[in-house]
Amino acid sequence: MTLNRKVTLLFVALATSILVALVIISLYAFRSFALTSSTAHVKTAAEIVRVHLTESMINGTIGKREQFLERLMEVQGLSMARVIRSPLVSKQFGEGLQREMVADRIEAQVLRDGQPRFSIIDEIGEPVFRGTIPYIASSRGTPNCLQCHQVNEGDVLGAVTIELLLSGLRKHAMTSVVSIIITVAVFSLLAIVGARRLMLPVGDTATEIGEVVQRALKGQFKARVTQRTTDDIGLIAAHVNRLLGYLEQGLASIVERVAQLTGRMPSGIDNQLEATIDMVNSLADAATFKITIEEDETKAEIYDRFGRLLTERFGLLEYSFYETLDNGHLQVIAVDGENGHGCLWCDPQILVRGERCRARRAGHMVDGLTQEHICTAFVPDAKGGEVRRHYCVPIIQSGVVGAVVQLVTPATTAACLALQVPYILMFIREMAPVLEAKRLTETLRESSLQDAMTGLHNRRFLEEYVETLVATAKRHQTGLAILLLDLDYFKMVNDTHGHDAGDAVLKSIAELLKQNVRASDLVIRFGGEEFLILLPDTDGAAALKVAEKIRSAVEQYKFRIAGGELKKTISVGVALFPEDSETFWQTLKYADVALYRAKDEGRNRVLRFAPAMWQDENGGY
Ligand SMILES: Nc1nc2c(ncn2[C@@H]2O[C@H](COP(=O)(O)OP(=O)(O)OP(=O)(O)O)[C@@H](O)[C@H]2O)c(=O)[nH]1
Repeated sequence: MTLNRKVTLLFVALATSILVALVIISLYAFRSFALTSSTAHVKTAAEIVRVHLTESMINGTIGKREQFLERLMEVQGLSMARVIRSPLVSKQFGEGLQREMVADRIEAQVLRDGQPRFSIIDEIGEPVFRGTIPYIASSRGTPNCLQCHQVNEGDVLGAVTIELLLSGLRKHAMTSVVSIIITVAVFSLLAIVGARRLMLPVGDTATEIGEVVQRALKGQFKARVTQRTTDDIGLIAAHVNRLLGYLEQGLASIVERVAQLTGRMPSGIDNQLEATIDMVNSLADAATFKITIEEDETKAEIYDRFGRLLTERFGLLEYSFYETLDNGHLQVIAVDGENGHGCLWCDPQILVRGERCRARRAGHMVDGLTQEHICTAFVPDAKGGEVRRHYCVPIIQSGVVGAVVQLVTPATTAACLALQVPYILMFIREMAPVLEAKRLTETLRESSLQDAMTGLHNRRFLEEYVETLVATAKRHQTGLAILLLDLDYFKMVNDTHGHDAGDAVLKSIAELLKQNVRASDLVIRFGGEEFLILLPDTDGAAALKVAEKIRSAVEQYKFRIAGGELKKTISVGVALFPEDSETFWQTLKYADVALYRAKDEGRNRVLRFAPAMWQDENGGY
C-alpha cells in the first residue's frame, strides 16, 4: 500500500471515529439535559397544581378543580395532568372524581411509598416524559395540610401525574447533531485533501527512489529522482541524485580501467556492475596467479597449474597446450590434464607443419565457438560422443607465437565457454611473460647465456632478455629496479690468497645474492667481480631495502677459502627504470655512476642514483 493511501485511510478512520464519538456524546448530553429540565418542569407544574388545589379548598371552589386541570392541558408541551387521591383523603372526603382514582401501577407505588417516579415513554413514536409526584402531609406553614386533613405528618395525601411532550426537544437535538456531523465531515474532508497534497511528493519521491535503487542494483546509475519540493524530501532526492552521479562516474572509470587492462569492456547481460566486479576480481586473481607461477621452477609446473585452474575455476575438462620448437614445429605439452599425451584435439600434422595450426599461423585468437568450422585442423569428434567446439589462444613470445592454448568444450556448452573466455584470457595474459622468462631461463641452462663459474646469467643473457623485460615493465606500468654491485678491494683477495680463493669468494657471493632476492628477480654476473640484479615491479624504497639487505649479508658473511675464512664488503649503486631514464641502458649507466660514488665515499655502502651525481661526472652536465 502506498504512503499516500495509508495517510488517507488514517485520516478517514480518525474522522469517522471523531464523528461517531461526537454523535454519541451529543446524544447523551441531550438526553441528560432533557431529563434534568423535564424533571424540573414536572416538579414546578406539580407545585402549581398543589398550590391551586390548596387555594381552591380554602376558597371553597375545590369542586371546580376539574376545569382547572383541563385548562392546564392547554399549556404547550403538556400532554397530560392528573391528580389522584390517597385512600386517607378518600376516607375523609369521599372517593372524589372518577379521574382521581389510581390509574396504574406507578401511581399506586408512589401513593404507597411517597417517592416520586420519573420515566421516558414512547407513545406511538412520540417521546413523552412522565413524572408522578406525591403530595406529603406537612404541618409547616399556614395554612397547612394538617389543618384540613385528618392525617399524620408525612402521610401521602395524593399525587399528581404530569406528562411532557419531548418531540420538540428531540427535533432540536437531531438538528444540532446533524450540524455537528456536517461541520466535522467538511473539516475532515479538508484535512484529508490537505494531507494528501502534502504527502503526494513524499510518496512519489519514495516510489522513484525505490525504482532508481532497483536499477542501481543492476549497475544502471543513469536514472535520476525528480526533485519536486525544496523541503526535506527535495533534499533527499538531491542527495540520492548526487550519490547516483558519483556511482555512475565511479563505475565508468572502473570500466575504462578494466577495459585498458583486459582489452575488453565488461558487459553483463543485465548487470554491468556485476560483470565489472567479476572482471576486477579475475584481474586480482590473475595477478595472484602470476605471482604464484613466477615462483614455479619449470614451465611444466606452470602449464600444470594453469590446467588445474581451467578445470577447477572454469569447469573446463578438455584442452590442449602446444609449444613452438626452435625449428618451427609444434610440440604437445598437455592434453586434458595429462602430460605426454599425443595430439588429440588437432590433426597431428600440426606437429610437423606448424602452419597447419591456424592460431600459430595467424597469431591471433581462433574462435571455433561461434564459427564452427573455422579451423580444419580441429578434430571435433576426437573422443566420440557429442561434437566439440574449440577456442585457440596464441601466446606471443619475443614477437612470435611461442605457444598455443586450445580450449575444448561440448557444442551444447559453447555459449557458456564463450562467456568465460575473457576471464581465461586474463590468466593467459599474465602467464605469457612468465612462460617466456621460464623458457629463456630453461634454455639458458645449456646455453652460453650462463656464467660457467657462478651459474648466474651473464651479460649476453641481459642483452637478449632486456627487450622483454622493458616491455613487461611498460605494460604493467611498474618500476624495474637496477642494482649494480661490486666487491670492495677484491684485487687484494687474489693478491693475498691467490686466484682460486678469489674464485671461491665469487661463487659464494653468487649464492648469497640469489638467496637474498625473489625467484622472479634476475641475478647477473656483469663483469669480473661486478654483479647486476634486476628487480621487476619494484619501487625505489623497496630496491634500497633489498640492496641494504644484500650489503649487510655480505658484510656478515664469512667466506671459506683454502686455509681459513675471510670477510668482504660490497658497494651497491641503485637506479630505477623508467623513473631515472626512459632507456634501460642509460638507467644501467646511472646505477654504475651511483656505484662508483659509493666506492668514492668509502665503499661498503648503498647509494641511490641522483641526477647531481651524473652532472658531477660530466662536468656539470
Ligand atoms: N679470482 C678472480 N679474480 C677476478 C675475476 N674476475 C676479475 N677478477 C679480479 O678482480 C679484481 C678487480 O680489481 P679492481 O677492479 O682493481 O678493484 P678492487 O680491488 O675490487 O677494488 P674496488 O675499487 O673496491 O673495486 C682484479 O684483480 C681482477 O683480476 C675472476 O673471475 N676470478
